[in-house]
Parts: sequence; structure tokens; C-alpha cells
Amino acid sequence: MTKLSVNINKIATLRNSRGGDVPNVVQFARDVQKFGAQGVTIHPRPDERHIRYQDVYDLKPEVYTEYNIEGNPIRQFVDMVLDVKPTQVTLVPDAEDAITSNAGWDTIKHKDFLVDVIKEFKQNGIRTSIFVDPELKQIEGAKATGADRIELYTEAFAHHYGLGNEMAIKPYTDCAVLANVLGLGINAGHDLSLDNIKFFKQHIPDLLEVSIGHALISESLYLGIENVINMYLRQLK
Ligand SMILES: CC(=O)[C@@H](O)[C@H](O)COP(=O)(O)O
Ligand SMILES: NCC(=O)COP(=O)(O)O
Repeated sequence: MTKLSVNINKIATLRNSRGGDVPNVVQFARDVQKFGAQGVTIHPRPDERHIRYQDVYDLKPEVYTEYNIEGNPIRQFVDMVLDVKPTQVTLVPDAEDAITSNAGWDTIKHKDFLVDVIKEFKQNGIRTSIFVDPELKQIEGAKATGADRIELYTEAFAHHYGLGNEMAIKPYTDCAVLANVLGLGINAGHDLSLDNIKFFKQHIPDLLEVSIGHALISESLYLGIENVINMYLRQLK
């Protein structure tokens, strides 16, 4: 079975745009779990433009499914994750000014750093995952860091599959086969959506978890707008 972890960054973006507490991030996390999501993902960034460090603590007692915290393991992030102790930490090498995550780790070049930081998390009972591009050498490199899982960076698949190129799945399938041989668990995320998730799942053996945010929240708006308009119209009669 593949678990669905809902990334709630976008809910925090919306909240922050008005300065109040609507929508409420913690309530949203409670609701997605009530509706069946098997995990909650957040990706606090150093500028706190969406998820704030305080949200990470506020969510902890409310997430009874898998709590996945993603981010670049700068010291402030590492200390917070060690303090909160989520189910899983996903290490993402994003630059401070990146609009969103745009590359996986070079697991060979950064091996020593990753080995140290992963050891620290694992000693504290936190499952570790490394965000990687779908390249065989990066999967082998990920194994050498001691990580429990990889998260396949699916932006390229989503883009090319959206243009009609089904072969865009091939490097992901090849990496998944290798990861399974090496004993690495497989997660995936970035730009997955209702349009591509079924095809992706069918071609990735033993896909453990997908984290989905941007498309899922957008789809919720599209699919929910008719209901809400009608609720307003009823009240305005
Ligand atoms: C790691 C990843 O793939 C990203 O999707 C990320 O978690 C989303 O972050 P933003 O919401 O800041 O774009
Ligand atoms: N790890 C990927 C994630 O959490 C969500 O990415 P996206 O669906 O917002 O692109």
C-alpha cells in the first residue's frame, strides 16, 4: 500500500497572506487525517514564508498519522526536528531563495555531511529519507549515507508525462528497482496530482509514500468551489 501524506504548506501560505489564523493549519491537519490521509507533511523554510517553526510544534500533538518534516538540514532545522521527533525527516538540499524545491541531493559529493546528520536523526529514533533525482548513482549514494528511504523528486516525471511522454517514468522505475535491491524504502513527491498519480504508482514497485501539496490543494479548490458557491447562494435567498 502507498500512503498519502498531505503537504499542508499551501494552507500556511494562505493563512499568512492575511496575518490572522484563517485557515487554521492545525485544524486542517486534523481534517485531512479524519478524511483518510495517512500522513501530514510540512516543509518549513528558513524565511517561514508558509509553515512557521511554531507550527511544527503546534502540529506535533495533533498528527497521529505519519508526521513528515522536510527541509534543508541547517543547524536550526536539525535542532527543531530533534526536539519535535516526527515519524520521518526528509532532507532536501534547497537554497534559501528557491521558490520551491528544484533538485535532489548530490549524495556522492555530500556523503560525509549526510552520513553525520542522518546518524544524529536515527540515534533519536527518527526515520530518515533523502530527496533525490532519479539517477542510479544517486540511489547508490543514498544507500551509503545510511538513510532509511529515498524520496524520488518527481517534477521531471510530472512535467514530461503531462506533455504525453509516458517514457518519462523509466528512470523512476529503474531507480525504484535498484532501491528495492539495496533495501531502501521508496517515497516520492513534487508535482504529483490526480492526473499522474495512478500511472506513477503503477510503475513504481513498492512505493511506500507520496507527499502531495500544491496540486492536491488546488484540486480541492476546483472540486469544492461549486459546493461553496451554492452554500452562499442559499444564504443569500
Ligand atoms: C520537497 C518537495 O518536493 C517540495 O514539494 C516541498 O516540500 C514543497 O515545498 P514548497 O511548498 O515550499 O514549494
Ligand atoms: N515532498 C513533496 C511534497 O511534500 C509536496 O510537493 P508538491 O505536491 O507541493 O509539489
